[in-house]
Amino acid sequence: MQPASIAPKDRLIVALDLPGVTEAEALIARLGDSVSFYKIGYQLAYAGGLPLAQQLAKSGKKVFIDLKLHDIGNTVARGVESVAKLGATFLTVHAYPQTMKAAVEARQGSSLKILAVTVLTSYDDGDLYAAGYRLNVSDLVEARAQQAQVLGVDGLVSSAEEAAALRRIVGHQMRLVTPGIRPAGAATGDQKRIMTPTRAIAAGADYLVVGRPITEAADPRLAADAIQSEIKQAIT
Ligand SMILES: O=C(O)c1cc(=O)[nH]c(=O)n1[C@@H]1O[C@H](COP(=O)(O)O)[C@@H](O)[C@H]1O
Repeated sequence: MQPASIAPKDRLIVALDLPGVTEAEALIARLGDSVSFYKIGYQLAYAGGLPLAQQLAKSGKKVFIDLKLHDIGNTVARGVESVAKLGATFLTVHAYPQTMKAAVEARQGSSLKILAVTVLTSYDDGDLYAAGYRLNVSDLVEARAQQAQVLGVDGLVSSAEEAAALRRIVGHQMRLVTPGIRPAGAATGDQKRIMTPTRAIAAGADYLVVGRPITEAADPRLAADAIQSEIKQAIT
């Protein structure tokens, strides 16, 4: 069961992984009312994307600032306070206890929600091992979800492959945001833990983050509309 409070159209978050504001504005214009939620990550944020975030929020779109913060607590807290002034809906931090605690405390009094990135969707068990972890992906995702829940984090970022297990752990109190979404037949790219929109929604994802399958499509609006139809069908 999905929480009724999320409008179906808001469940698709388009990643504006583009070189600059001009390119982002052109894509947003092309997508029109097909898309209501945009994500601004490293590439665009470091190329003038933060004023665009503010502008988008003012124009009625929802904005996800994906900076995946991770630093000493004080630095994270001050960064969160700055992001909270942009009018964004979501901000990502890495799911480390000190970082999550600082972010949750610093977002008090604002409408910003903190999402904890559990294990990146480009990682598999071998990548975690190479990074020094001795837990597999599902065990680390679940351990981090439990810590995030205890610390009062608003939502989790994980692959949709873990969504069903995460729902069992955190119930419907936390938002589940799933990148690594690939419509059937789409190129995987560097993603390792992927799912189709239909299966992701069925597994319990609240929001689907989609970048290249839309930004690199010959007709981005057609690609976004197709994903929106899949989402609508999957939730009814
Ligand atoms: O935090 C994220 O949004 C994120 C977390 C994660 O584990 N994997 C992941 O792909 N993302 C982001 O989701 C988007 C996925 O883009 P595509 O692979 O092009 O659909 C990118 O902007 C990533 O930065």
